[in-house]
Amino acid sequence: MPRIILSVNAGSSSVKATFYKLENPPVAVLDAQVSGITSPPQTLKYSTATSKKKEQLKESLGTPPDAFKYLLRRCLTDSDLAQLAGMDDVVFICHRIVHGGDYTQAIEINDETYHNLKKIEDLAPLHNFPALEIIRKCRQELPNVKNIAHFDSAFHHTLPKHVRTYAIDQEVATRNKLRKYGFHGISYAFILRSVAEFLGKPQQDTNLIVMHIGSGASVCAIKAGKSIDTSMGLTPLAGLPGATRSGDVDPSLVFHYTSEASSLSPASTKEMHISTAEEILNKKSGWKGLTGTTDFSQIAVDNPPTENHRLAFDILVDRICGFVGNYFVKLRGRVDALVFAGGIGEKSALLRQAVTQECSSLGFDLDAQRNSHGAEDDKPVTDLTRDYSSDKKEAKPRVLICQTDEQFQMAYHSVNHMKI
Ligand SMILES: Nc1ncnc2c1ncn2[C@@H]1O[C@H](COP(=O)(O)OP(=O)(O)O)[C@@H](O)[C@H]1O
Ligand SMILES: CC(=O)OP(=O)(O)O
Ligand SMILES: [Mg+2]
Repeated sequence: MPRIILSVNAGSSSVKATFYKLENPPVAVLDAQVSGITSPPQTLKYSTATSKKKEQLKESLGTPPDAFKYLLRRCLTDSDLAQLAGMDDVVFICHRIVHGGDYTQAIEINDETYHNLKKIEDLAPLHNFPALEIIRKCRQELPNVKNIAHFDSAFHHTLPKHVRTYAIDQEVATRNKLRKYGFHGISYAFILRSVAEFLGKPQQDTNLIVMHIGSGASVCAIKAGKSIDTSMGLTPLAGLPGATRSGDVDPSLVFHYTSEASSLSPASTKEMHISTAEEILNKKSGWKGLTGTTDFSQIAVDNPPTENHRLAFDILVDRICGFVGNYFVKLRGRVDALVFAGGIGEKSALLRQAVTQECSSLGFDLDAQRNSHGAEDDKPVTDLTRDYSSDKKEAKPRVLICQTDEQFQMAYHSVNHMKI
């Protein structure tokens, strides 16, 4: 039996688990995901080299740890996987942890590192709490398997000081670790590697503006292969609106929204402390607050069902373009490519078209046909730039889709950069 890596990605609306053969690069043998955790019906997608399944779940999985437990049970009873491997063959498990605090690279989980992560859990209670619960269960039930934590925030450890610092009392900022961290970094690392390879450039010579637009959405400016700015902040709430998140608002809005905003929310437990304001801005805003749905494919349509659906689309395009303009200036106009990624960025031709059109004064130029065709199967990068085959293509920044893969990036990083 081969040795196996399991990669777990607990996102805000989905849990994705992929089993890889421990090779370099790792080879996927089974991929399973539960999506719609925030907005039933929940669906299970399931693929191996020989089969693909998609089904609506009858039972409702309330939290990411429930979804993980369910996925594991389904995977281990899968006949395709059973032929390939069993849980005994799993050598280590990679976990996506959104907030890594001051950690600048992936770490192995032991009592000490687990405890350190628990201490900063309140900085991202909605993301880190379920991910750490999954780690706790894995350590308890699979004591012989190594757990490796990969951090979304680690990619952004290169943010310059003036970018990562908030204009507040620095004594309080330092004591409470209040600064911009940035997230979606595992995805940005995958995208940087894939796009640099596609462009035939070393990563350290590559400048990109990348949009990871999924249930949580962010933009990142990459200069010479390093993150120099990103739209999320202390927590994944800052920047762009998302499925249930407001994105940037005037911080004073919290004091005017409801009189209970600063008290602990009823969802708060002994382990997870969140205020009503955090809950409203993280879980009841964004597309859900505007339209009632968290499914952007119902919003990004030619004829939206309501004015608020149209408004939600226009708001997202407006906020994305604000960051693209900002980062274009920070990169001094030297941008190799504008990259769309994440569930929405990869699948919505309408969003790509609207953003590129609004930003056309910066030289981004989309081929309408390529755009409506979308991402090419089995290729991480698809070029959507107009005049793709003309001599002028070198002069223009490319417009690309990158089918990002956080589970693969974690497995790849572990195999190449960690002693395992
Ligand atoms: N064809 C589509 N057009 C627009 N949005 C889509 C489409 N297909 C999926 N989406 C949206 O992608 C989002 C999920 O993206 P994903 O990156 O997988 O999320 P996450 O990892 O944050 O759970 C959902 O809001 C979903 O509605
Ligand atoms: C950081 C973040 O928002 O992650 P996700 O989009 O998976 O919720
Ligand atoms: Mg995600």
